[in-house]
Amino acid sequence: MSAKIIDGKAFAATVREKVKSHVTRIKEEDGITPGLAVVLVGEDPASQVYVRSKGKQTVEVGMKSVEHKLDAETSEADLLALIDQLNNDASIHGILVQLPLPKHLNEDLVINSIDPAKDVDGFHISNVGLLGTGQRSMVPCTPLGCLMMLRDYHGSLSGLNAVVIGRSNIVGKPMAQLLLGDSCTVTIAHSRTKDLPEVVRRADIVVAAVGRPEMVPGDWIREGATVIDVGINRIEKEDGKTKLVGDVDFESVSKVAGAITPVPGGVGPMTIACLLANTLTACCRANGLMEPEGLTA
Ligand SMILES: Nc1nc(=O)c2c([nH]1)NC[C@@H]1CN(c3ccc(C(=O)N[C@@H](CCC(=O)O)C(=O)O)cc3)C=[N+]21
Repeated sequence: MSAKIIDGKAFAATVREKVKSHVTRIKEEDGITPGLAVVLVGEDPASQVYVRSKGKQTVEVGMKSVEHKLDAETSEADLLALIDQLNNDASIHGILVQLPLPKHLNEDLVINSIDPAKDVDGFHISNVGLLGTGQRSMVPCTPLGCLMMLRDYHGSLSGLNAVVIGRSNIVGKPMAQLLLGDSCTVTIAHSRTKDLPEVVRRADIVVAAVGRPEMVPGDWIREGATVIDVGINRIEKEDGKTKLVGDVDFESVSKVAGAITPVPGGVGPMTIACLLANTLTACCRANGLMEPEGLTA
């Protein structure tokens, strides 16, 4: 058997189209343009590429895009002052502070200083608590993108066994909450999990989010399972060039899985599309407008 490839790149394009048509409408009917501010501290080249493509896609869907690039030595006070300014700027509906931050900055403190209503990453403790209790919140972009693909492929997720490998605040934990919200039986596995292969073999849905290149082999996967690969790892090939691989060994896993997301072209593009969706959602909520359908959890 050969797995169906879930085309995240194509799916992300449909999400962006939905966002764009909704943005066009609220600009016309309500005279409001959603605005996203991205804050980047330091010069990490990979982050810069990522920030640039976010800015480009933000403009393509008709939203306002603002980038703040601060140097690596920026003080916590200066960063907090910028966030305060963005919190109070009515033309900005979403604020994203690119992580990781340089070590001298307290990440939790910085994230929790963002207005929760503008926290399009969904990392603020208020949003984490709202999601955990099933209340309306901003939902982290990567898990939201994974959920959209899973719902699209399965229809209902109710009663399915889901195993999330990885327990990060950014992906693993919120992913587990979303799957639970859709009535999956959820296991969160991690580096200390006993008999990880056995645990993963029970899964109808596997979400791999550990950040270790190709660590999940095909013989861990139950025949016909759906595999969502969140990993984006740049590795060196034999010829010295680099390539992107996921946390899943695509070659062996795609022989047994029922469906699988590729890397690149799977979860990554969905993450950015969901950032745009979250910015639109935040803008609608801030202005008492109807929220777009199918773009939230
Ligand atoms: N506050 C915060 N929020 C984030 O969401 C966040 C962050 N910080 N820090 C960095 C990571 C990384 N990230 C990616 C999103 C999409 C792709 C993506 O679209 N990747 C393409 C490949 C791009 C390539 O070729 O390099 C793909 O998977 O097809 C990659 C990386 C979001 N992050």
